[in-house]
Amino acid sequence: MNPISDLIKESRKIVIKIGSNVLSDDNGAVNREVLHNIVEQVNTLIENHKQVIMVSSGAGICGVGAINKWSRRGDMNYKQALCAIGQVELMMAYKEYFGDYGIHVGQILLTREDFLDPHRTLNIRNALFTLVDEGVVPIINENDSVSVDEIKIGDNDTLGAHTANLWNADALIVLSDINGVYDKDPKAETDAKLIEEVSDIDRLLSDIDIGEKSSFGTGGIATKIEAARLVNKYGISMILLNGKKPDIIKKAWNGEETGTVFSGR
Ligand SMILES: Nc1ncnc2c1ncn2[C@@H]1O[C@H](COP(=O)(O)OP(=O)(O)O)[C@@H](O)[C@H]1O
Ligand SMILES: N[C@@H](CCC(=O)OP(=O)(O)O)C(=O)O
Repeated sequence: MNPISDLIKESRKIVIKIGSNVLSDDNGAVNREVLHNIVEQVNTLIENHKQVIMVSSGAGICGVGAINKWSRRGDMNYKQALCAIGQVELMMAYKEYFGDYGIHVGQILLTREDFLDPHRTLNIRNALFTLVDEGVVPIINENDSVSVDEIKIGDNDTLGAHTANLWNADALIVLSDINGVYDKDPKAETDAKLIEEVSDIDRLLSDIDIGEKSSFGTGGIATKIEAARLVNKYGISMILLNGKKPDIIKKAWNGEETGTVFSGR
């Protein structure tokens, strides 16, 4: 028995959230090799009669890579401007690679307020269901140019969880630059051990040490664990995998690679 492989096999509706570090290279540009490989895997999922919604980070860092300036300007207005630029870079890459498989993509940008308002929530659901029913892959990000401070979701792990709950997904797959949750930060401690299955999140939090987030990441491992809590509450399981490893979803599906699964059942 392999819980990650079994979960992917059984899941028809899958939300895939991709972190900034996965999607960008060291210079902040779109990591085309990685993105191309992820799109190819999503196409394989679709060919196997699964439906996929993507939640993609990376607008901010890809904005830095695109114009090669302002990267040190921490002011919110500059961050917003970089996200506006980088979002276009990302969507162009998604459109190109999905286009190779004859698949259209649709961009949806959301804020926290959208999930608090029942009318907006219904509108999001209707748009998402229609896109998926028509064979289009929705690509969601936070609407970074309008969502500052009080209306900010803050991190795309939470956005991925809200999306999975709203769509009533069977699984949320989070692709980060790490193999899964460890008992301590694996980038700082060489003897850190991977935790493959989590059924009690409070116990996990009392057992592990949480270190720094990665250079371009927003929430770190803590927001991934909280995203798991959010979806588990609705009976949805979450899988954390290393999105930088080629064919990671296909390999996890075949039982050749592992990660951390937070069981929602
Ligand atoms: N106990 C831990 N287990 C796994 N990762 C951890 C842990 N503590 C800290 N981290 C760090 O969290 C980072 C992932 O979060 P983040 O930088 O926000 O990534 P992303 O851009 O994919 O959202 C990893 O690169 C890792 O170094
Ligand atoms: N909306 C932001 C992403 C914020 C975010 O949560 O990033 P990450 O921690 O890498 O998932 C952007 O596209 O840059």
